Amino acid sequence: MPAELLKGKPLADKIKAEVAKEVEELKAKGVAPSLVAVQVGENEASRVYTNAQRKNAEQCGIKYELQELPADTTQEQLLKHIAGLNADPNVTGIILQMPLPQHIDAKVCQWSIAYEKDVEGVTPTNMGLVTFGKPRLVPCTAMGAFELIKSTGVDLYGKEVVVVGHSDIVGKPAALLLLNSFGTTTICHIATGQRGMTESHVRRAEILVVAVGVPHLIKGEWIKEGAIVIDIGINPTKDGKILGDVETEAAAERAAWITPVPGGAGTATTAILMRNTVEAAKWQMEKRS
Ligand SMILES: Nc1nc(=O)c2c([nH]1)NC[C@@H]1CN(c3ccc(C(=O)N[C@@H](CCC(=O)O)C(=O)O)cc3)C=[N+]21
Repeated sequence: MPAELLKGKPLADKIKAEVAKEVEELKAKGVAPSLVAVQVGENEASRVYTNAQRKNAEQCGIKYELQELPADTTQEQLLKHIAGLNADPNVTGIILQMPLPQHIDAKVCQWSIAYEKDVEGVTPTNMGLVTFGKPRLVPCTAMGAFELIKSTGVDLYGKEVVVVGHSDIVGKPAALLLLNSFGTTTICHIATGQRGMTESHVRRAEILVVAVGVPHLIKGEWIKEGAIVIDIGINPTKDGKILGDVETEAAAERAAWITPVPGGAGTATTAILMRNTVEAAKWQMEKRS
């Protein structure tokens, strides 16, 4: 039986409805959540995301501003800019768009964001809280993947979980969330692939999360019968299509659930960003009282 599609929109709509309600409540208490996205130079993938951010923020009643800095901004200037946002009580959430120009050390800049405004969960404090099983501001795509999995009703306890990709923003935090739910969690990465071992891990996965950025890396025939497959890849082709990291059509012959691309994990990501913006505003409110 072919897989059911695990679409991002129903989850995103549910999250945004809850967020909009919370924003109303916060505004009644005199707190207005506001998100600032900082973009250095131009990037097409980043543009797709910031457009989605603006639209989602509008839907939730969150104030939104995209601040575009020139591509030749120095690291020192960017750090100063972030320090200004950290100090501004009217800004409750900061997202530093990736990628940054080559001459800027992304980690240094991400880590300079005040942790209680870090709506992407990229600071050591927020990553540490995920590691300790006390998540507060969690990387949005990883959280979106986790919630899509939970929305199927699956019990993660003891399940064979395989995450392909070990990025700090998706693979690692997704694996930690799944581990903290007692999934038996394996992370595959570039070295796994170089040894030709990724296939054997994927073949036993009851829950599979793929965040690599290589179109159709994961073959349909590798998918375990009845698996849940979360495909986070967004790979544009020359003829204007978007491919995932998984052979979606072939994989759907075997999986129980599979995310479409587009319309799956990407859609959930932006809704989680809105929820994190509200969570960040609440955190700042707590720190003041
Ligand atoms: N600091 C940082 N964090 C990111 O998470 C980040 C980033 N920088 N830079 C750019 C990439 C790209 N990205 C997307 C997020 C959502 C969609 C999304 O909503 N996609 C929809 C389609 C939307 C459309 O086509 O208009 C979907 O996949 O269904 C796409 C791309 C996040 N990124």
